[in-house]
Amino acid sequence: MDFEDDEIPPLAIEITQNTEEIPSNPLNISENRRKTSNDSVGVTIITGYLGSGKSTLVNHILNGKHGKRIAVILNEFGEEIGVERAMINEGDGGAIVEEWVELANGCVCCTVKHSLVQALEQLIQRKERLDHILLETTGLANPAPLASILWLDDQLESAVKLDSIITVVDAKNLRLQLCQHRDSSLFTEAYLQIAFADVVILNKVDLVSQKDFKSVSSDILVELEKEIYSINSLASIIHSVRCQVDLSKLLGRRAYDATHLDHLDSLLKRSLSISTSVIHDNSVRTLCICELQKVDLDKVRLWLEGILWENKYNMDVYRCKGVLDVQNADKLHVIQAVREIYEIVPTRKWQQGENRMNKIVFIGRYLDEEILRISFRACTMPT
Ligand SMILES: Nc1nc2c(ncn2[C@@H]2O[C@H](COP(=O)(O)OP(=O)(O)OP(=O)(O)O)[C@@H](O)[C@H]2O)c(=O)[nH]1
Repeated sequence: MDFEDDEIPPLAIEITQNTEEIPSNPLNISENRRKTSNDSVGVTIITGYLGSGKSTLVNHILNGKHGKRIAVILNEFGEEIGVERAMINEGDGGAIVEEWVELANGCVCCTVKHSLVQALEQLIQRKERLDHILLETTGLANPAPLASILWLDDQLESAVKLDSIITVVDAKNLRLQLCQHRDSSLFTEAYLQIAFADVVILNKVDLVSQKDFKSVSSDILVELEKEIYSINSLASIIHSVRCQVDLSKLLGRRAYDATHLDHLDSLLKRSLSISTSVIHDNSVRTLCICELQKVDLDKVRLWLEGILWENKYNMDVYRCKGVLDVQNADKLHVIQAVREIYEIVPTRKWQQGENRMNKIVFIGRYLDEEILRISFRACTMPT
């Protein structure tokens, strides 16, 4: 499906559901399309509860003066097809909307995985004309499966690369949304969306501040920030009205790029300062473990696979990030996991005088700090 520059792009490409097996490496399209990780197209997942401001954010990005060519993939429920499309304005002179793809039949989960992969492939075929892809989910979507589809190992030389997950939250209604199922075994999507976020846009602050939000440090906003950090202390929080956020804070964050460490270091520092006093707790939270002794990489892999794949300690780990000091390695290793998918990669060399240690942050439910600490210690080398 191709068209000339002077033709009007199609309004939407509807992708029919297909039950075919998805190839194990679905985004590795033909050989001559293979890209190194550096020139893959970044994909930003935009998630957020119903009405929080996702479309407002997409409009803001498309209308920004960045000169980037941006494609948007919308994920909508069947009856809504076209509604969302109508609410998004293509940027004039800024972003160029190359293609619209609406994923029919429900939220992003395994049932639409194939459609998503197809949509991405179509976009990537036109890679020479594309700088970035925005993927707006429905308000009820859990972003984890999407992140898993997009976040592929560097070695796969994927044509697309997960750049970051941005979650838009409604400052006025967040409390209510989080409270809905706080005490039940059900967890709202609002929790999951925050738990998986790299960036949380705390939007609609005009509705909770009495005066100009820039000059007033509202107690409510401070409380909301605490609430968000208590779920995910790795996220960067940005306040906004109508999602008017500097685009440099949104695109090209490379949150999953193992070589992009500055960000991770500061996040780890912050998470260390978060209280982890509650041991057995079913709320979504962040905790961090530290270990000074070098670790055996094979043991760490087995340990992590036990937690993520075999549910060995009955913990629900959504997200995991950290640095490792590996035995017989002069490079710092970075560990990242989204649900059951994980990678451990060597990055830069440890610097002279640097405080070498292992630090791993977990975000999830039923996290038990002691078990994690003790079981991780078993991965260290005997002294
Ligand atoms: N007061 C105020 N209204 C806002 C702000 N941001 C967005 N809105 C309004 O909130 C409503 C919902 O915004 P959308 O961008 O459509 O939200 P959405 O998350 O895409 O909504 P769904 O697709 O229904 O999940 C619209 O009427 C926006 O104009 C804000 O910062 N302040």
